[in-house]
Amino acid sequence: MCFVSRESAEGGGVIVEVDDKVAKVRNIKADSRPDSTWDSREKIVAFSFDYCYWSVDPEDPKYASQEMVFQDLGTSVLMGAFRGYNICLFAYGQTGSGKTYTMMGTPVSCHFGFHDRVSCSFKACSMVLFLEIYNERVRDLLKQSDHKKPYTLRVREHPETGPYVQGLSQHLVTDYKQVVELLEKGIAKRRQQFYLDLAGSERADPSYCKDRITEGANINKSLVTLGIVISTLAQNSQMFSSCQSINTLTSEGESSHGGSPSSGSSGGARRQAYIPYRDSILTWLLKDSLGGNSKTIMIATISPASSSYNETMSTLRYASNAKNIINKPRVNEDANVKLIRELREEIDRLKTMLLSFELRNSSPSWSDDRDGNLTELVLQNEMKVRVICWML
Ligand SMILES: Nc1ncnc2c1ncn2[C@@H]1O[C@H](COP(=O)(O)OP(=O)(O)OP(=O)(O)O)[C@@H](O)[C@H]1O
Repeated sequence: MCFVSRESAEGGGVIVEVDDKVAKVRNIKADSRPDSTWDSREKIVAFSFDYCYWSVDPEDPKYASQEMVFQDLGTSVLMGAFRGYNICLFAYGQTGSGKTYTMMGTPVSCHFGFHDRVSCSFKACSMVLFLEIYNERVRDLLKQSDHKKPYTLRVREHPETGPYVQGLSQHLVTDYKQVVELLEKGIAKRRQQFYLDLAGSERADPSYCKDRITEGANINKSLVTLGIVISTLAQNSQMFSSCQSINTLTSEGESSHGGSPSSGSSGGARRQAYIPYRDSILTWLLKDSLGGNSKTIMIATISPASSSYNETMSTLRYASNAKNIINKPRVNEDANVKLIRELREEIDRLKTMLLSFELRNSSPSWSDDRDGNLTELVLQNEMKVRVICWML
């Protein structure tokens, strides 16, 4: 949360307060009515989140620096990635509220990422891809177009790995400096695009106005679809957890009455609502991040100024809704690594069985046969692990 010069110039007061994990917004609609018609509770609208940050005044003891935000969110995101999860960190908020500042201000995460990899000395490589979705078109920010017009890329969907941008350039990086260079290159390309849009003389051209209307509609389409996707996912997640509690209660009830466990169909009769991911490029590309195989963090950025009351309330409602979404992240494993892990687990299991047979040793002849088979299995599995490791 920040207070930018535009808002200071407008002279609006600060209507947001942060109290630990709660963001409190003064209801300016209540201010404009006689006191008696409003309950005192209605004068403040409170939203609770996993973290809330206050960065209006650097002199304030509550001031949250970028480092603090990075320690809370960035490190967990990186750790998740190193452990093999898909991760997503996205910022949502009104224009000028600090999305870019929060995400890009100081790319400490890259520093940390490379440093950590060196100290742990595990084998990994990092790729940087940087795209912009604007006006329902995808542009590669790290590849120069041969034509005057920036070329646009198509979004496709892989049956296993999900949506992706076809032909998006990938850049192998080995240190922090290379990442920063690529980020700067991409940001510069993005800004150039926006400044041309804003300052060009083409604004006077009627066809320019037509284009701007289409653009506005497309930007709204992305945001409206994002809102619909978030609220439908939240509804579905809530329905799923309430069905689970109903099933738990039903099976507890049945077992306490001596009946058989529930078949699981009783509570799950209501159908999950359709999620319109493909209605906009943004939601299509964020499909897994929003409602699937990903550890996702949403950062909602707001302005504390009274002039931004409506946008602030809308952003906080979006974020509150998003809090209810339950994702199902899974560790992504290389097929060989997975096989080795499974074989090692099997070896451990067989060794435990062998040990328990040896300890019991109640029937020597039977136990000898079993021991022999198990020992053979352990040896075979150990051999397979050695061969796979050697081939890698
Ligand atoms: N927490 C903060 N502390 C200090 N300055 C900030 C903070 N957040 C944002 N700013 C400053 O406010 C201005 C607007 O921020 P920023 O560009 O990040 O907004 P944005 O949400 O990305 O806007 P847009 O949607 O237009 O891209 C920038 O000058 C930025 O440096």
